[in-house]
Amino acid sequence: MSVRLSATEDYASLIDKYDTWMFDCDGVIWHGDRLIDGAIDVLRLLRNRKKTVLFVTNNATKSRRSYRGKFDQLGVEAHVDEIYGSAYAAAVYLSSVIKLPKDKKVYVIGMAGLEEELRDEGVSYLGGTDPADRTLEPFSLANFVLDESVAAVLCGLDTAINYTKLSKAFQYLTRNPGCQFLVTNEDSTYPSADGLLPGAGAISAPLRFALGKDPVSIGKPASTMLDCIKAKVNYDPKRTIMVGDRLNTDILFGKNGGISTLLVLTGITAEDEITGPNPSPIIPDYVTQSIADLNKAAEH
Ligand SMILES: O=C(O)[C@H](O)[C@H](O)COP(=O)(O)O
Ligand SMILES: [Mg+2]
Repeated sequence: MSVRLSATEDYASLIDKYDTWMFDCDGVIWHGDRLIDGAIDVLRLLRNRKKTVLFVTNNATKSRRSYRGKFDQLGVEAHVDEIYGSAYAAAVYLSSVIKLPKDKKVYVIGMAGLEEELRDEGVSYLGGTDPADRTLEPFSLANFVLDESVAAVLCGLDTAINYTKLSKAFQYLTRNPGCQFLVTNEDSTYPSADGLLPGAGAISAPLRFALGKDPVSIGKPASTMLDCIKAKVNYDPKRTIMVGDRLNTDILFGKNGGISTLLVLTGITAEDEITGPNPSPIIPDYVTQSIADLNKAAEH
């Protein structure tokens, strides 16, 4: 059963209880490029209280460095080693978990931030935003030249998705023996500043359907992101809390990782999904309307 936070002392004791605060981004800190009211004050409050603040996002469109730029533009203090995105986790997964051989490549469906993280991890790739991939042209299977060095297809949120990209990925996944099907994350929707849009999970769905098989998903709720954090940050799971807006990614990620969870209602999840007649099996430890509510602790 979740604790529905409301009184000032609820927030004050929550902040006292946890030293490490992991924040999801889309739907928690911001909607697109629009900060959620009060978010900046909460982050300042936590830093003033000497708390560790981390950002853990499934959004693979930006690298950790470009996220740092976004935080800067929005006036939010953030350091690269505090930012963990599914693009970074995917690059680490390829370089350090499956240890992709140096003579092998990844066919990418995704954006510049994902490519930047692959480059930073020394992972060779093709496709993505490369104009040489000529993905604006209709796909011709008769003229398609299969690159036999492609050993994995990696699919992330790609606002320029099209049939040619999907067809190329399909060729690699069906014709290169052992070619791995990886996705940065499987969020069904993306809470933009002006409303819901299809998420990364909707971008890879055509491949899952065509192939009749599920990919390996690297972002939340999988443990890879937490493994990336553990490699750089010492934290006590008993004094760590994940703050998110989506039950099947953020809250499940926290539960899988043995840390506490706070659901906010400014993003994807509506409160009746956990309090209604058919509640989700994924129940957060705490619930509040917005992370801005944590500012009430300052009044205590
Ligand atoms: O990939 C997606 O669908 C979106 O980026 C999604 O919103 C994940 O972002 P997060 O809520 O984890 O920051
Ligand atoms: Mg979110």
